[in-house]
Amino acid sequence: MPALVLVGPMGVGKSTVGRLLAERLGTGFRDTDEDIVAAEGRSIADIFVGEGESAFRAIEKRAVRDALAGHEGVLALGGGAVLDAETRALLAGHRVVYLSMDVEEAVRRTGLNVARPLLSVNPRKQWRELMEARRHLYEEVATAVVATDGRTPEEVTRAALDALELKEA
Ligand SMILES: Nc1ncnc2c1ncn2[C@@H]1O[C@H](COP(=O)(O)OP(=O)(O)OP(=O)(O)O)[C@@H](O)[C@H]1O
Ligand SMILES: O=C(O)C1=C[C@@H](O)[C@@H](O)[C@H](O)C1
Ligand SMILES: [Mg+2]
Repeated sequence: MPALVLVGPMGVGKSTVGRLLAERLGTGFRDTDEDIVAAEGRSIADIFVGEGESAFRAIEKRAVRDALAGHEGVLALGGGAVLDAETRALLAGHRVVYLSMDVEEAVRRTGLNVARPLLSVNPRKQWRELMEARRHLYEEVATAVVATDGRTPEEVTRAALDALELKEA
């Protein structure tokens, strides 16, 4: 089972902080978005455009299940993975860190990035709607919440280790 699982919205820093956490803990890092791209041989944006969001969610659900069962290190989930009730149930019993940020920070980090299909038009409004729908789901699965606003990736990493009372390797 993973040492810890990172959840949170697009661009909050799951991949960046996840890699740092893995280094500090002396373990590996895995990201379900990357697993999906590798397994499908195309980008997430291509899957969304070609087959739609629900097809992507079905692929994602299997990717998360496999990673929770097979990965021992730090695991980052895609930003929408918590939308699935079975995925949320699978997360019970894991150490789950919700990385959070406010809307202005979110737009700064993700607003202009066309590789994030859910935020490609009017990012501020789309961000608010996404967070209204998801905030409670992130909170539901989390065993710790770490705010990332105004913190460097190193500071977020330290805060996550402290919140979980984990020691560096
Ligand atoms: N604490 C931070 N402060 C400032 N910028 C950050 C911080 N953490 C990450 N970033 C930057 O924000 C962007 C998004 O980070 P990252 O790709 O790690 O997010 P993510 O949560 O993995 O996103 P996604 O869900 O799309 O995979 C990157 O450009 C990264 O360098
Ligand atoms: O928040 C979301 O719904 C998503 C987040 C990304 O990690 C990717 O999984 C994909 O772009 C969808
Ligand atoms: Mg990422």
